Amino acid sequence: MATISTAKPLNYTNSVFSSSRTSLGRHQEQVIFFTTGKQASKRGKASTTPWLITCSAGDQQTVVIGLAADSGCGKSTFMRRLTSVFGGAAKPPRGGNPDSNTLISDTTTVICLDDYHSLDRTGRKEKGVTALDPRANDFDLMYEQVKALKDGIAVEKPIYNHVTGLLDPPELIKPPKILVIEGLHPMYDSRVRDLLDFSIYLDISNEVKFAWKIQRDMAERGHSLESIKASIEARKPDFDAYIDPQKQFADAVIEVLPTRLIPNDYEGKILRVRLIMREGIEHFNPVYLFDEGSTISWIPCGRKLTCSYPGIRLSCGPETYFGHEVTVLEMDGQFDKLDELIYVESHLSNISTKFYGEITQQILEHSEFPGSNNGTGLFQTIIGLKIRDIYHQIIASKQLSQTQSAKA
Ligand SMILES: Nc1ncnc2c1ncn2[C@@H]1O[C@H](COP(=O)(O)OP(=O)(O)OP(=O)(O)O)[C@@H](O)[C@H]1O
Ligand SMILES: O=C(CO)[C@H](O)[C@H](O)COP(=O)(O)O
Repeated sequence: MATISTAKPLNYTNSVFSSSRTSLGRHQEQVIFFTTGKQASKRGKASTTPWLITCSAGDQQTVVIGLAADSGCGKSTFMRRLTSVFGGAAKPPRGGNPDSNTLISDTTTVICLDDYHSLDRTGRKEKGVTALDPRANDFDLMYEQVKALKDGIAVEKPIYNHVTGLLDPPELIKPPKILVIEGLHPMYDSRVRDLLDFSIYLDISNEVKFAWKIQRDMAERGHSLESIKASIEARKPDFDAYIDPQKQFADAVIEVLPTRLIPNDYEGKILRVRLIMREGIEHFNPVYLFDEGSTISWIPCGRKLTCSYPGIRLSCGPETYFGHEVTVLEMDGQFDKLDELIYVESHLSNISTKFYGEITQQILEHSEFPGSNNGTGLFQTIIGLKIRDIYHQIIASKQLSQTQSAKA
């Protein structure tokens, strides 16, 4: 792992970073030199404090995962499920900024791409742009820093403070085993996209997004129905232009729609969830139901699975998505008894579990997380297991190639 030998104190707010880095080999000492950029600080002064990190890159391989979704679409819940698959809880950096958006566990570091907002709340208001607009984000720095972490080099990443709406002084991020970059734009910039070993898009339909927003922002945060509607409407053009198109690049998409089991259901409580898995991705074999490649429709309710109205319907089969071949696993409805999920789990293949019933165990362990009784919880857990599997495969293939080159 990279070691930090020098770091100057940082005393700026609201900065844009530019960087230059020597391109030395992986085992040599590496020097990263970042200078703060031209943008004026909150007090109107341009900050130019330079800082230097000297690192020696180690042998650790950092696997990079991208998770894209709009705000309030279940990223945090998904991250909690993912971290749990690797064991241990994710916490903010110890002793750091209490408003940090980063979560660190033994294996994973999750960084929130909101930290690469180049315009703070006031700046966006002045320029009349939303946070979804690429002009409000620093993709050069995002690329430089994700690349550095992937190369085993620590970085000083800025922090966007959601409490104050300002850019806070940066925090040190060391290269983890698994780096998850989550937020609005992990697949927007092709340079960042190319760094991803696996990518996921959470595609929440407008109806469901609205229902979740009402549940959270009205019940928990005291917002009015009108203000929730207005905020969704205000974001929509930029969401459609810059966020939604990223799903075409994702290796897996979790699509969340209203149920089809109840005609004209607008409540958004029963969900139809589709796990769209791209074929031909290295280290990733799509999950299937009963028979690989066949189109299957299954109503598992009966002797082994308790279903109250409107029941559960699963289906699976090949489809085309943005011109790619995919396998789609779909679940409509919800479980009455969570432990009976084992019945469904035992009919799925390629789920990358380490033992029989691991999915059911994970869901039961976190039954309080939203979506544990429907396809969102099931598919998020499956993708968590897949990411663990991808990580182990990447490490194994790296070790194999090292052994082979040592022998040659
Ligand atoms: N699978 C789910 N089923 C039902 N409700 C859900 C589900 N996932 C998320 N929600 C609802 O959406 C809200 C936001 O979820 P979460 O905090 O995971 O999203 P987020 O994308 O991290 O949000 P933000 O970016 O705003 O922090 C939750 O409080 C919950 O009300
Ligand atoms: O879309 C978002 C991602 O979470 C936020 O709206 C964006 O980061 C701006 O944050 P804030 O509203 O706290 O200024």
